[in-house]
Amino acid sequence: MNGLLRVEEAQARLLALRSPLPPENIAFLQSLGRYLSQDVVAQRDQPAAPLSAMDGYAIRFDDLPGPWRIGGEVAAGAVPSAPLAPGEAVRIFTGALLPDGADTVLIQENTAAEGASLALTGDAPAARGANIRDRASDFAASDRLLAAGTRLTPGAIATAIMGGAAQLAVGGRPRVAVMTTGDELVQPGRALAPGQIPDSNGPMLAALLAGEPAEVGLPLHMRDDRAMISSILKDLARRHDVIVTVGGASVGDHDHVRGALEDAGGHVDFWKVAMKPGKPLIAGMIGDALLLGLPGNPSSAFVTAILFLLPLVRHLAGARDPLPAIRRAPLAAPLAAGGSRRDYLRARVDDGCLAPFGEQDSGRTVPLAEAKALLLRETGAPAKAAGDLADYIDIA
Ligand SMILES: Nc1nc2c(c(=O)[nH]1)N[C@H]1C(S)=C(S)[C@@H](COP(=O)(O)OP(=O)(O)OC[C@H]3O[C@@H](n4cnc5c(N)ncnc54)[C@H](O)[C@@H]3O)O[C@H]1N2
Ligand code: MOO
Repeated sequence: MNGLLRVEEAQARLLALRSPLPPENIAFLQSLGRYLSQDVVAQRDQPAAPLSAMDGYAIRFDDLPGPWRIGGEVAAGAVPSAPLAPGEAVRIFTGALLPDGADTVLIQENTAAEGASLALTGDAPAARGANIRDRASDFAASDRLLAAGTRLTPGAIATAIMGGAAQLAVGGRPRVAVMTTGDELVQPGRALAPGQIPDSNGPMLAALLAGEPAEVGLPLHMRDDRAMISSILKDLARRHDVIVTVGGASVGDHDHVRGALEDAGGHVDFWKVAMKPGKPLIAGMIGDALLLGLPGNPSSAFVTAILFLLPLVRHLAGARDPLPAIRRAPLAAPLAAGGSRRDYLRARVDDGCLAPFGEQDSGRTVPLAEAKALLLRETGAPAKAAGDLADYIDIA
């Protein structure tokens, strides 16, 4: 197909260029966003014994509707001193161990205590076991709680800790250098001479990477000078796992990234992918470092970062599923037929329906601020009607 690599093939080739980084053990408070390098297996039952789920009184269900004689108290962290006798209620609190013989908890709002006597004043519990968390009802020892390659979310961290882990084994954090190229680029906020524009792609890529388990340097900027780019690539390759360049990826006389990579002793693995935007994407190696050369147009840089840069970083960091998830939703309006490359149309999501912007020029930045989805349109796809389902990537 027109000599361009399919997106899936390009993604597979890119990830195959380097294996994930070696794992390391880290403390829980450093683990957010990292990828587990081993399954987390429960070392204990949770709860380890039946617990009260409410503040109230532990009783025998068969003693309903009461009244009861109050015989002592169990707080969370304490061990009941004796089994529950028939006709007896024990004051109990949320998270406290149930005394032997108790099988139901009355919530205190439904009771009245007077001295050592307890009466039911509200609704009786519907069934034996009410307001009790059974042993191992959360998980049992040897359950697999989290699979290797899972991204550690706050909830996953809590689960690993409750399972008895003391620390976590996770994939390493790739060191990433971001380099923009172009004589026209000026640092954000600086005065512009005729022909110049602010360098928005560097900070945009740094922001995209900010949520990833990566060590990302401040974006560097290089002029369109092949020798200079080559020399900096050589230097960056010694200290980084990934070098991501942006701009200078196409065929113009001032597009130097491929040439500079080769001058620096590296090689191009592939160049040009059947996608729009993003066609002139470059992937290669220099020493042990991967080079990903993103096209300079703002939308092209953004879309290729979502489809290639983030998956690459996640792969190196040990992710099981590093590629963006493809979802499906109805179209808000008709969609014209596809062309010779797969489109990733910047789109809004209105009431759950995909609404691609009419203007898809890859040089525009405003749609990047407004887009919530990248709508996929296959090469040569027939036109679709409003309401037809379409694939998309969530970028909200
Ligand atoms: N004759 C052809 N010309 C072009 C082709 C082609 O196949 N034949 N491909 C076009 C496509 S598609 C793309 S995408 C662009 C990509 O080109 P480059 O990667 O070489 O990017 P530049 O030329 O350096 O820049 C393109 C555009 O983006 C602006 N830019 C670049 N860097 C930044 C930045 N850091 N922040 C903000 N804006 C940036 C730059 O000023 C240009 O306007 O090539 C087409 N041409
Ligand atoms: O492949 Mo380019 O990114 O369409 O402008």
